[in-house]
Parts: sequence; structure tokens; C-alpha cells
Amino acid sequence: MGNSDKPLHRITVLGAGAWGTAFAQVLADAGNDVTLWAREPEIVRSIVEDRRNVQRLPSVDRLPDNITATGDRSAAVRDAQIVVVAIAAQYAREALESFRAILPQDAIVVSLMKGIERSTGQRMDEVVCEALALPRERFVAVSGPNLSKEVAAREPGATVVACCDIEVARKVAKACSTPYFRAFVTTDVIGVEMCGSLKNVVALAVGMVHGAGYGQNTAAMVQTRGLVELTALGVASGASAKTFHGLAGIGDLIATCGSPLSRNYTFGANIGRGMSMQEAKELSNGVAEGVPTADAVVRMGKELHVPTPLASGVNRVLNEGLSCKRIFSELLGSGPSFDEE
Ligand SMILES: NC(=O)C1=CN([C@@H]2O[C@H](COP(=O)(O)OP(=O)(O)OC[C@H]3O[C@@H](n4cnc5c(N)ncnc54)[C@H](OP(=O)(O)O)[C@@H]3O)[C@@H](O)[C@H]2O)C=CC1
Ligand SMILES: O=C(CO)COP(=O)(O)O
Repeated sequence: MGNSDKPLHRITVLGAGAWGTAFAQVLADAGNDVTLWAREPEIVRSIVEDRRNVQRLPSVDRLPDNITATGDRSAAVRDAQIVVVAIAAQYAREALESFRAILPQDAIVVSLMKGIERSTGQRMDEVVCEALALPRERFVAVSGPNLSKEVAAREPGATVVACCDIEVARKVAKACSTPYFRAFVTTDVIGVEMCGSLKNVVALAVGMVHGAGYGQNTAAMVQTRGLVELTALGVASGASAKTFHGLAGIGDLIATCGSPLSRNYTFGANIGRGMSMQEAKELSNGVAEGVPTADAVVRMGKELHVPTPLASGVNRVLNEGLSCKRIFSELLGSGPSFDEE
């Protein structure tokens, strides 16, 4: 499905999980030559020999021919012009440090990850730049309403590509644009990072709402107050409020909070139904980034003097065993309050 005979770019995707593999297909469809790096030999074998990633993206029957895979770090990044990182956020630093010495000098690094590092409270732009000693001009964040299974089915959709250098953002946007996938650009890296990471905590909460047996009124309250909370945290971190009202913010919130395809939503729903953390983890179809991120968000709120009632409630359910019903009634507060700000 490439656009021309000559590949647009040589791109390497680190991490052949659900989103790494689906995004690799977008890049291949856009006309790039794509190499997926995976640490699991069986995933590499199945992509190379069977043209499938049965473990992580079983819905795709045949990956495009211009995708290959390897487990060899040096071979994976040797000629890469763009390196895309799609590793579970809590393990990104450790995984990227092993690429630091072998990353091509001028490669652009794109993060697809949506999480805050629990041990440091850092966003993925900070983690990636630190782990790879990467200048910020070569860091790009991609985030939006992008449920991997729907993107992999080539359903119409869009994303946001952020870099402090708008020309670099445009280059990456072009590299991931296809007739079914559109990329919008911005320089608000912090905003895009905060949207993607924090909406996962809201998706956990909305999942808990439905799991606990409540309906759309409660879900709408949680989702809307969640947007207010994540916007306040983002703005206090240096982001533009506008970003939160766009595709990466409210757009992703709508997709994630409204779909059982979301691992965060599903994890929250299972907790709401009364499962233990262990049971919910065992059932999860991939990483639910909001779980470790909730704790980081609460600490971030304290540091930035931004109230985080929703993230605090979610965190107390996850880490202190509070009931979902209790946190939603506590969210309503006691005395009268009519000020929506
Ligand atoms: N799925 C989606 O719809 C979307 C996901 N995202 C974000 O993209 C990121 C990846 O998500 P997704 O691909 O879906 O998640 P998956 O759970 O499907 O995959 C996680 C990936 O991280 C890898 N990984 C985990 N630990 C390590 C480690 N120590 N070293 C190297 N690799 C490691 C896994 O490798 P292994 O297979 O060997 O365990 C796997 O490739 C997340 O931050 C997520 O929030 C963003 C948009 C959409
Ligand atoms: O970020 C996503 C959609 O935009 C995917 O959400 P989950 O990680 O909850 O599956």
C-alpha cells in the first residue's frame, strides 16, 4: 500500500506491542520501510515468517510487506532516520538506555507512550530525552484517539504530532499520514504528553463507574471533571489549555472512556465489579498505563498545588482498597458548590 516505489523514510519501531505494531502498519501504509524491534524471539519470528503478530495484535491477518522485525538492537536502529518508541512507559527508561550508544546521531525519536514514570514523576518526553541524551528538537510526541485495533483495521482516524520544532513535527506527520489516518501538528509537547498520560486515569475512573453499576450521568460527571483536572495539571506544567480541548485531549478522552477496547477502561470496570488488582491485571489485554500513572499524578498535583480529587480517588481504590462507590460519592463533596471552575 506504499505511496511510491522509493520509501519515504527508514523507520524503526521499538516495541511490537499492540500499538507499536498497529502504528508500524500506518507507517508502512504511508510508504516507509519499517523495522519492528521486539525482545521476544517468538514475536520477531512470527512477524518475519507468518507476517502476523498473533500475541499482541491478533486482529491483523497479514502485515504489509514493507515491515520486517528483529530482536537485534544494533541491526534495528543502524540506518533509522526515525525511531519510534512504543514500550510500556514504566520500562521505557531501562529499555532506551540500551539504545543510547547506538542511536544514529541525527535520528528523530518519536514517543507513542502515554504514561508518567512512577519513580520520578517525569513525562515521557523527559524520560526519552534523558535516557537517550536527545536534544528536544529531535523529540516528537504522537498522541490522540488511537485505539490500536481500530487503527489496525484502517478505520478513519487522526492523531496529534508534537515537537518544539514545527518542521520536525510536519516531517513526522507526513511520515504517518495515510488515506485513513490524518496527523495534525503542534509545538505543545507538554500538552500532548499530559493529555495522553492523564486521560488514562480518567478512563480507569469511568470504567469503575460502569463496573460499579452506575450509568451515563455519573460517567459524564467523572469524565468532565476529569478533563478539568487534567487541564489544570497540564497548564500548571506549562501546557496550553487549547491542547486539552482538541484531539489529543477531549478527543482521546471520548475514545478511551467510551470503549471496551481500552485497557484502562476495562481495568477500571473490572475493579468496579469487585475484582482484585491481581485479577484485573491477569485479565488485562496489555498494559493499563493509568494504574502506575495515577500515583504519579497525585504527587504531581501536590507539587504543583493543583487539586486532584479524581486521580486521588482512583489511586485510593487501586492502592488502598477503597470502594469505587465511596470515591464517587466523595467526589460530589459536601457543602454547596456552584462554581464549575
Ligand atoms: N494500544 C493502544 O491502543 C494505544 C497505546 N498507546 C500507548 O503506547 C504504549 C504501548 O502500548 P501497547 O503497545 O498497546 O502496549 P502492549 O502492552 O501491547 O505492549 C507493551 C510493549 O512494551 C514492551 N515492553 C514492556 N516492558 C519492556 C522492557 N522492559 N523492555 C523492552 N520492552 C518492554 C512489550 O514487550 P513484550 O511484548 O516483550 O512484553 C511490548 O512490546 C503505551 O504507553 C500505551 O499507553 C497509545 C495509543 C494507543
Ligand atoms: O490510548 C489509547 C487510545 O487512544 C489506548 O487506550 P488503552 O491504553 O486504555 O487501551
